[in-house]
Amino acid sequence: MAGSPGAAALVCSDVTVTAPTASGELTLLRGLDVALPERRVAVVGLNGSGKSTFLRLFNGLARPASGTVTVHGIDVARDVRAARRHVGFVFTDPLSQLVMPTPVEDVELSLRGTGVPRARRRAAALALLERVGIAHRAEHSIYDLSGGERQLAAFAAVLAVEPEVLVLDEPTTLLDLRNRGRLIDLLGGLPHQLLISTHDLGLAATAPRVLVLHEGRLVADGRPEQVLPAYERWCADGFPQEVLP
Ligand SMILES: Nc1ncnc2c1ncn2[C@@H]1O[C@H](COP(=O)(O)OP(=O)(O)OP(=O)(O)O)[C@@H](O)[C@H]1O
Repeated sequence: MAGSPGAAALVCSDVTVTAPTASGELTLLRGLDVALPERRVAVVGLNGSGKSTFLRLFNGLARPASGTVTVHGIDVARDVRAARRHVGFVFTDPLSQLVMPTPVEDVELSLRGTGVPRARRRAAALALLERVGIAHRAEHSIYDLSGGERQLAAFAAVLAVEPEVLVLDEPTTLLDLRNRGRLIDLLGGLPHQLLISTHDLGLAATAPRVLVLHEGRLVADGRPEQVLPAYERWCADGFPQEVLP
């Protein structure tokens, strides 16, 4: 099924996500209604507010109990494979997605599904690792890499498949200040649509639209200069329950 032309790339319509618990059911996201046509959107919220669950809706790893999620007009519940072709997902824990022994092999594996011919894959993989700043660790064991180096390797492997949408779950968490700055610059220059969950308010401020989740609800949605000061205040004084304009 092809996506509808002109549709907002990422849309949640009245989405609720639940998970079974020993005593019944936990609601992870409630009545989420949001269309994201912007090239960059950041999502902030306290630990456990539902950010990762929200991001996972777009690659089908989280499934709505009710409501619909679309990616470029494709209903994720109906055709998750087609939706995933549009979405590259960078997880918080890079070991959950690095499958090859070394970064260069992992990026080469990603390049297999693209038009890059076999003979050029190693050079292309090294160029991508150079772009994210870890070419010097290209041939080291994934297990010898630091957490931040693994995160950058996972990012390079996702960039290799050239998805139109990049979903990044806390991409700066493991990075030192130099690599954080490098990643923010790199993200700023990418043509992809970006959806980023983060506790890094400096990174969130680089997006023209910021969503605030609290206890599974969208409580604010707007420009960073409006939303982020309010978010900092709520972290100290308590959160509203309704969406603010
Ligand atoms: N499959 C599940 N079963 C039960 N509870 C779950 C499940 N998945 C997530 N949760 C709970 O739902 C809440 C939201 O989790 P989520 O990972 O989306 O939060 P988050 O905002 O990304 O948090 P953090 O900032 O700590 O990464 C958490 O309390 C989490 O423990």
